[in-house]
Amino acid sequence: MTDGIRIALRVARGEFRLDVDLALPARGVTAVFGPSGSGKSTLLRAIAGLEPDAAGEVRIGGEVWQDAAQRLPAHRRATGVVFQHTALLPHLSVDGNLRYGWKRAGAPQALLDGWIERLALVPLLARRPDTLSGGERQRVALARALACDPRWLLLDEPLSALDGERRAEILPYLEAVRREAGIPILHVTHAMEEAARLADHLVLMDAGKVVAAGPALDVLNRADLPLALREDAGVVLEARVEARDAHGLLTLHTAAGALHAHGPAHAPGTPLRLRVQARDVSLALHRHDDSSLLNLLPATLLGLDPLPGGQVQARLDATGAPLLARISHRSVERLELRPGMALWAQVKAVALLV
Ligand SMILES: Nc1ncnc2c1ncn2[C@@H]1O[C@H](COP(=O)(O)OP(=O)(O)OP(=O)(O)O)[C@@H](O)[C@H]1O
Repeated sequence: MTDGIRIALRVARGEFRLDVDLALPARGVTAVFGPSGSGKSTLLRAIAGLEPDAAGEVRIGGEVWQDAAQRLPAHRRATGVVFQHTALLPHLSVDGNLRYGWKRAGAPQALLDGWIERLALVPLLARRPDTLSGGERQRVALARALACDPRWLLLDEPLSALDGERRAEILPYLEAVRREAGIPILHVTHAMEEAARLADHLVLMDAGKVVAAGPALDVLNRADLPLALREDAGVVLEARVEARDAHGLLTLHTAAGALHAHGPAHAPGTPLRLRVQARDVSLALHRHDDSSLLNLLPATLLGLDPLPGGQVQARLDATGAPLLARISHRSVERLELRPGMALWAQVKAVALLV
């Protein structure tokens, strides 16, 4: 394989063992998602050459960064790394910080200028790092990494030090990076919304091992993974904006049928991702047009999984799209639900992700 990425790495640290073997596409965003302590950062650091004891193999395209015969040091691996708290040089301006690494990398001026422009840094160039907000600092860190012409961008929880509002502000910039960097991006996160919004490919980790890997929506929508047991379990659907009314209500086309959600002024035709959480879906035997709910989807019940605490998670097929619904045990008995039944899924809330 010369055009993809291969990572086969082992790290032993006290009780903890990282042991992964992955083949990834050398394009788009691969999100590495998993609970705290599952080894996400250790994996990223081992790829970057920052874990001295990591054994195994790292190849990107035709380049070998590590195998049984050789192990390139961190500075010879063409990675751009952005951490949760990226250290900028305090005595230099934003411009000085950007030029520092860029000069050493010998990258073209146009590359530096392009990222300053795209990440809207022109008004900040003369400022010192200690006068920047957390989000502005991360934008500088992204530009600094990308201006050095990396082969692979590695992001270690780049948003987790930011509050919700700042995170929402920086997400469009990450999307611009994803569209325009032309290099693969590894994005470590423990935030479901981030993985669901940004990932093309998803690696799910637990206790140092890969639990699942594949196209993001396939992994996110699998009902047999620990994700389906989380409080915020749900599905992610591809959608396209069909219309927006005078009150800002969007009509969205999805494989499951038309869904409505409030959202910003997206032009008709805009592709979006939606997240429908299981706790926002209820089930009915008949179509109720007398309800305030706008989102009613025909669905077939595939199975019922008991959850701790007396709840049941229903797995549904909504005309080809997956859907999960969290209902009470009593509702299962009252409606006499069994696999194969035709039902109506009532969707209370739909979150727009893009
Ligand atoms: N510097 C260190 N020294 C000793 N143990 C460490 C060190 N850093 C991490 N660990 C341990 O290694 C394991 C993996 O940690 P790692 O930071 O890779 O997980 P993570 O999935 O990135 O977690 P988080 O989401 O909390 O950042 C954990 O058991 C952690 O306690």
